[in-house]
Amino acid sequence: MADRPPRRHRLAPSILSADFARLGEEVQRVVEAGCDVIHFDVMDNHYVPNLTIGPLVCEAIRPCTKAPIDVHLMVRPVDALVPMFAKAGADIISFHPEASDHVDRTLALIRDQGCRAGLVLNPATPLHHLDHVMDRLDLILVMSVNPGFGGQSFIPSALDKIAAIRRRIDAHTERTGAEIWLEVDGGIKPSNIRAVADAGADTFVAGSAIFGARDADGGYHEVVRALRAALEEAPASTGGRSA
Ligand SMILES: O=C(CO)[C@@H](O)[C@H](O)COP(=O)(O)O
Repeated sequence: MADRPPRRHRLAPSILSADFARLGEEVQRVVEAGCDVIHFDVMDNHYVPNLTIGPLVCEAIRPCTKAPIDVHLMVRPVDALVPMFAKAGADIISFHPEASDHVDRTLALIRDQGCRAGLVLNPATPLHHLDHVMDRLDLILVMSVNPGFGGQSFIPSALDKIAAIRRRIDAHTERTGAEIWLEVDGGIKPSNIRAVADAGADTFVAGSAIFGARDADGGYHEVVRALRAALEEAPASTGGRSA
């Protein structure tokens, strides 16, 4: 079998930690600093105990960047919001299987609306939710914190889960040729991003680590450089995966 090409790593700042008074500028600044994807957290104070932003804000930031907008729906029910976010300019829409009565239908709806479809697994959500829907997926998002808030600590058991999903994705890609992104969200920073990448992730959501550097020396450029430098380190020589 031919060697796989090196995995492309994408940085996805979560705007939950951005300065909302200057959101358009913040989006432009993180993309200029070298980020790839804008991660857009939608919370409904029902599925998760927090309330954030909706399609109106997505529409407002859409003209600020060409980077894909990756909408993470932490809402229940899900379906009514899908066309609204598609119309507002979302490129990717992900949701939690516990929040949809008909997961297959919701995934199909997202693609029908012209977006890429993702499923999100909470720390305690089992992998069997991926059974029977791999053909419908463009992205799998592994939560390494319980959803609802930025600034939490990475849950180390996420690493084994990421590795198990990486094996499933690779087998699926081998069989079908289809690409599925493996994104990880929660508590990611320069000190643990390499372990997350080694476990098999290709897309890294970071909220407080990136936007928290707003006023630091070097600002967003410096934290992006630190995250990329950590990703490019030589692989760890032991099995120790500190996160
Ligand atoms: O969806 C969520 C939390 O529910 C995340 O996207 C957080 O916003 C990530 O923030 P940090 O853990 O990186 O601060």
